[in-house]
Amino acid sequence: MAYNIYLVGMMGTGKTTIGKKLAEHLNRQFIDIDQYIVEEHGRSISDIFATNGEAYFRDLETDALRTISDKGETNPAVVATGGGAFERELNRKILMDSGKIVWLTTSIEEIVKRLNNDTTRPLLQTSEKKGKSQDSHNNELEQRITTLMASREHNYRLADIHVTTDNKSPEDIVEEITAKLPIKYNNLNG
Ligand SMILES: Nc1ncnc2c1ncn2[C@@H]1O[C@H](COP(=O)(O)OP(=O)(O)OP(=O)(O)O)[C@@H](O)[C@H]1O
Ligand SMILES: O=C(O)C1=C[C@@H](O)[C@@H](O)[C@H](O)C1
Ligand SMILES: [Mg+2]
Repeated sequence: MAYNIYLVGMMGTGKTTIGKKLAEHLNRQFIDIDQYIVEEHGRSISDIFATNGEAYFRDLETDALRTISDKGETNPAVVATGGGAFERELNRKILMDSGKIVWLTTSIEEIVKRLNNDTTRPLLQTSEKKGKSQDSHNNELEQRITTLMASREHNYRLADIHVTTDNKSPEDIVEEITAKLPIKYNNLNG
């Protein structure tokens, strides 16, 4: 019996991008937890953070992970989690008990390049953006990502599989993940 494949890692490491391609490749359903929350509640993540706060978002995230992990046994999926989803001990238990965890990493410099114009990730919006230079915004972004990564890395390291993404195409990354997954995760009938 095959279970879910979960992608974890910092914002901008490609969990959503790679997850979609990995699901196609393995002929599995794809679920993005951020997108699931947005659709379930009919609100953007930015709105949930701004109106109800991060702690409330984290509770919705745990609820979503629980629901998706329960479905994994009968309908195994590739699941892209949000960047902070692996922080709560309960979330880690839910994921570890229901599938394999793949940790994607990307250098901080590359994450800044990928996300310096993003407006949808509340933890990366800086006051610098308004009125200040792009350089100043990028510096602030780099500091935020460095601090977040330092506080999260010890949890990400608990993942089953680690794949770096700098200078690799999504197709190469998908291939590397499938090569590292146990055979039963590559073959739903296995
Ligand atoms: N291997 C890659 N090479 C170049 N660009 C990439 C790669 N993977 C993802 N990207 C780009 O980086 C940006 C962020 O990717 P994505 O949204 O998949 O990250 P994420 O890990 O899902 O982030 P979050 O945790 O915020 O949901 C997108 O613009 C995407 O096109
Ligand atoms: O790294 C994080 O904490 C987040 C990442 C995004 O995927 C979203 O889940 C949200 O913006 C928070
Ligand atoms: Mg994503």
